[in-house]
Amino acid sequence: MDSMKHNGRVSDWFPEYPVMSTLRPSYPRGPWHYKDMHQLIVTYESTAEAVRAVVPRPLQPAEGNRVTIEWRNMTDVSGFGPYVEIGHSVACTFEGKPVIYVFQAFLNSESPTLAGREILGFPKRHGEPELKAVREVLTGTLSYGGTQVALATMPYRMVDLSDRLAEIEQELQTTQLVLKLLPDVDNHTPKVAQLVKVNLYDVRLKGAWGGPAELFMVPHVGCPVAALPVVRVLEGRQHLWDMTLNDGEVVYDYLEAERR
Ligand SMILES: CC(=O)CC(=O)O
Repeated sequence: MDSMKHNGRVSDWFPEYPVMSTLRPSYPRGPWHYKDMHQLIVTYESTAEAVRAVVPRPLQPAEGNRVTIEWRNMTDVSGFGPYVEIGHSVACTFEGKPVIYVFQAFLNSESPTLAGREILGFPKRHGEPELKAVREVLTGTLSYGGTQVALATMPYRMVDLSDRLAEIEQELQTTQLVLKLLPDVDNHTPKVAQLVKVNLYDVRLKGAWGGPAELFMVPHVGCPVAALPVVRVLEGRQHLWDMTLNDGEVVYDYLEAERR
């Protein structure tokens, strides 16, 4: 084929790695600096059956079927601007060490959704998450096409955890893993199937608060947050923090393991 005759170097056309669409890339290159992220995290116990259904091998669910759903108000992010994101994760172990496996995420902005999916393999989808103080209650909601599917509430900055900032800052850096899955152009063969560790840099926790929390989720086929049902809520937390995202590391390659 004629088009195969050139030396095939993408860098002949693009000085930096190209991102689709090339005329106006859908996201800027990182690193992306996050300032004053306000986070609401609800940790709950789900059922063993529901947890097992979303955790891929070689990950193992940790004791207690612990699941977290978190709202992040990204108030000031270089390259992306402000947006809101929900991450839904299961506490697991990988090679005997504790990790957090993020199995779904919902965002209200295209650019970080595409960057997260294409580069790191974050399972990001479009949704309408919101996080705001409603009177004295920090209120996280998620709607999908206008239908509310999740509601999390906790008292706004009730129990000050300033004396535990160092410990919680460490906790925030627990290894986060995602499953990057991309099909080949034949729409059949897997092209990428990797467990990816998401690297967090320059983590700085500026405030942390605890307190009781409530969580309600509605079954919805398009937005299956209720697929991991709440058996009981364990903890509510609010964090104010900074961090930088840029890259990840492949910790397990399923296609390579198959070839061995
Ligand atoms: C690049 C990303 O993955 C951004 C995010 O986590 O919102």
